[in-house]
Amino acid sequence: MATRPRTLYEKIWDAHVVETRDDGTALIYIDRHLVHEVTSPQAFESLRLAGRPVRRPELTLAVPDHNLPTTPRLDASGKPVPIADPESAAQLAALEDNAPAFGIRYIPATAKEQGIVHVVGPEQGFSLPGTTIVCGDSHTACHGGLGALAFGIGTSEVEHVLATQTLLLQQSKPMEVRVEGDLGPGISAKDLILHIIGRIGAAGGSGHVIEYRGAVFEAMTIEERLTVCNMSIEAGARAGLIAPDDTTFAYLKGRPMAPAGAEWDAAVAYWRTLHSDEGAVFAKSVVIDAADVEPSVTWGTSPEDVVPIGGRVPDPQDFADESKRVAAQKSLDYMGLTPGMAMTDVAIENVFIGSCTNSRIEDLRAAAAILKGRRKAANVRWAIVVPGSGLVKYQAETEGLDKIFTEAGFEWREPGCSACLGMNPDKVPPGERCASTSNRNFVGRQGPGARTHLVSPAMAAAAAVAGRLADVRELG
Ligand SMILES: CC(C)[C@H](C(=O)O)[C@@H](O)C(=O)O
Ligand code: SF4
Repeated sequence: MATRPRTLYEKIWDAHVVETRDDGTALIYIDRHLVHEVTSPQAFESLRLAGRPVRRPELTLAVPDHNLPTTPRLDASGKPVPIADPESAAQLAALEDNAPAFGIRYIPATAKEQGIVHVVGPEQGFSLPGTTIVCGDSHTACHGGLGALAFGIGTSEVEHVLATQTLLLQQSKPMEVRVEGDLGPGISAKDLILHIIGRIGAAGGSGHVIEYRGAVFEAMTIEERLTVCNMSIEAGARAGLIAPDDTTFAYLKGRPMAPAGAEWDAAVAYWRTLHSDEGAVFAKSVVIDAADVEPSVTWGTSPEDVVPIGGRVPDPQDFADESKRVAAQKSLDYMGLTPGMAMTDVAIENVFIGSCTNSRIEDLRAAAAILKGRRKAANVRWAIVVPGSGLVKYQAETEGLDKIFTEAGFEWREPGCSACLGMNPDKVPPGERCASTSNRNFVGRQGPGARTHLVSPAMAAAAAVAGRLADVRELG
């Protein structure tokens, strides 16, 4: 039987359909389930009440990340330091009880493998090409950087996956974002994805799964691909993917949970079939010229509010539609910015380098390369580096990056979500501004009244040195 050309998304989808329903939904098999402390307690509680076990416990991996303070986790006598916030403490305790009770692999807060769930999955080789990966977390799209169909789910779906290892889903439409040409010197994956979101908008991918295509992505490291796919959700997409290739296989080979031996060879042979076929049809296609991408920075309270660092705060009056005008004015009021102001004149008091978007080793290297031999400006009150995992932290320390950061006036912390969102003690004070390598600049995201400017790790480092948003290319 001749098969029609299919997109990568359609291939992975087709390989996981258990049953198609008359209403157009399909029951999809889930290969991998990541669990953190925030969205899992109720799911486990419901299973417990129903007396149901976890269907395939070996396919789930649990790790706490959101609520953990990033200060030392063990006291001088080696005992775990209790979490002061009662709700956070309760969520952590629930995960610590639930994982062993349901037979699930658990990485405790004090283990060296602990980290942000989206950093840990790829790092452990738990996230693999062609798999379906879910997590009760919107940034699950991150794992698409390895060629997995990965997406966030709600707590009731977490329960469904735990109980059945399946999910009832409506198929999304395939979309391509094709980048042509080469990125200029000093332009990172983060600058590119912010630029893309600025172009297509925060709803530009809605109803779709985005495949990122073109030589730029093929030349990227896995760390960079994870950064790009991570923010697919900020473009409204269900998921984002990049076809797996030799870079992917080299990254995964030998990782603790990756297949080995004959299984590895069979897996690679299958993974090589995972690309969009010649002639496959995308429901939507966006073409971006890489030459247009400059270091990107956000000015507002949506990840689509992007300008190049050389740009200015826009005038709400210049937006074509009324709702955008109103939203832009609201954003500017919240952000304390005036139209026409040069982005490089925006002074900052805080710098956050971390989050599942930008806390991997290459991100820390990029920031350290700028900070080496430099110091944060006097007006930068709080600068913090939070590695994405204990293994990233260890690697960075082996390379002496921690010294570069602390000598530059940064704090060097334990892994976790940290100041990416205000669920733990790391918060930006009201009215203060933060150059942040995270993925969301929503109102109150980094703490009540906090003002977030999304940037790349190198740009965050440059902002720390300048005490204002700055073009990293001028620091060299
Ligand atoms: C707390 C969690 C459910 C949330 C998410 O779904 O993404 C968080 O990780 C975020 O980044 O906003
Ligand atoms: S680092 Fe931020 S975006 Fe990523 S999972 Fe944690 S809170 Fe969500």
